[in-house]
Amino acid sequence: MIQFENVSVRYPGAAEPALKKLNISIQNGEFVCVLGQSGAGKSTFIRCINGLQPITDGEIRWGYKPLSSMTSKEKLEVRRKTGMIFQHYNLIPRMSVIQNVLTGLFGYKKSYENLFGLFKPAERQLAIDTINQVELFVEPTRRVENLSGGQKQRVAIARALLQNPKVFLGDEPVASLDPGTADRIFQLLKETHDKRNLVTIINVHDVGLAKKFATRIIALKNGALFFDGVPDDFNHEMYTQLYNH
Ligand SMILES: Nc1ncnc2c1ncn2[C@@H]1O[C@H](COP(=O)(O)OP(=O)(O)OP(=O)(O)O)[C@@H](O)[C@H]1O
Repeated sequence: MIQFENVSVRYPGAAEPALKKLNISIQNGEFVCVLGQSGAGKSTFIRCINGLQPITDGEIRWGYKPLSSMTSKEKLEVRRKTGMIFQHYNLIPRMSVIQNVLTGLFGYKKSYENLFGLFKPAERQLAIDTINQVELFVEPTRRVENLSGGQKQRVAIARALLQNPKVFLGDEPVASLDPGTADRIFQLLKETHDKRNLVTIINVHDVGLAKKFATRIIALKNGALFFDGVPDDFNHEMYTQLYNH
């Protein structure tokens, strides 16, 4: 479904490319965890997938269609189909849980509706249902700034789900959470993945989480593909080589 063909990314002025000639094909239903040291290119990889980060060489295809030859309407559709979550949640702190979740619908609305925060009762109900689905048991009118990290990430997941995504991307979504909360968030992501039949691609530092939840591990080292396979094949030797221990 998503294909990287010889994809390289070089940031302006950088001596080395951040991604080097990646050839990767990701199919429907895969739950992929991306591993690698800090600076290995994991974030860049995730952000390329929906065109958030332009590539300098190669091609990324959705289906058979290269991102580079898509019209702006098709690119918008790719963004809509991609739900994203981040390490620092990227919520609007002074707004409530439900207001934050409803921003997931912005890609589907006219700009004046976004500006005036116009949402139909059915959309509000959908937001409430989604808040329940992510098991966030707080008042929807509560401001998000007072929530715990795990609760904030649940708001961010609900917001991403309101887009009705086909692809779910996570850029270190549990890096700021304690191990127990991180595990529960991964559990939620896996359940959501299975229920909604998503493609899920998540960067993670914790190899244990990747091995527990992923159907496939992709590891990057200095921007190049170092490992691509099933979690059982990512053994101790791979681990030491990847992290230079
Ligand atoms: N906007 C940018 N401009 C210039 N260089 C960048 C930019 N973003 C990342 N880089 C560089 O590209 C390389 C890959 O960075 P990237 O953030 O993709 O790695 P990462 O594996 O996600 O690291 P981390 O785990 O620390 O987030 C690094 O050398 C980084 O310094």
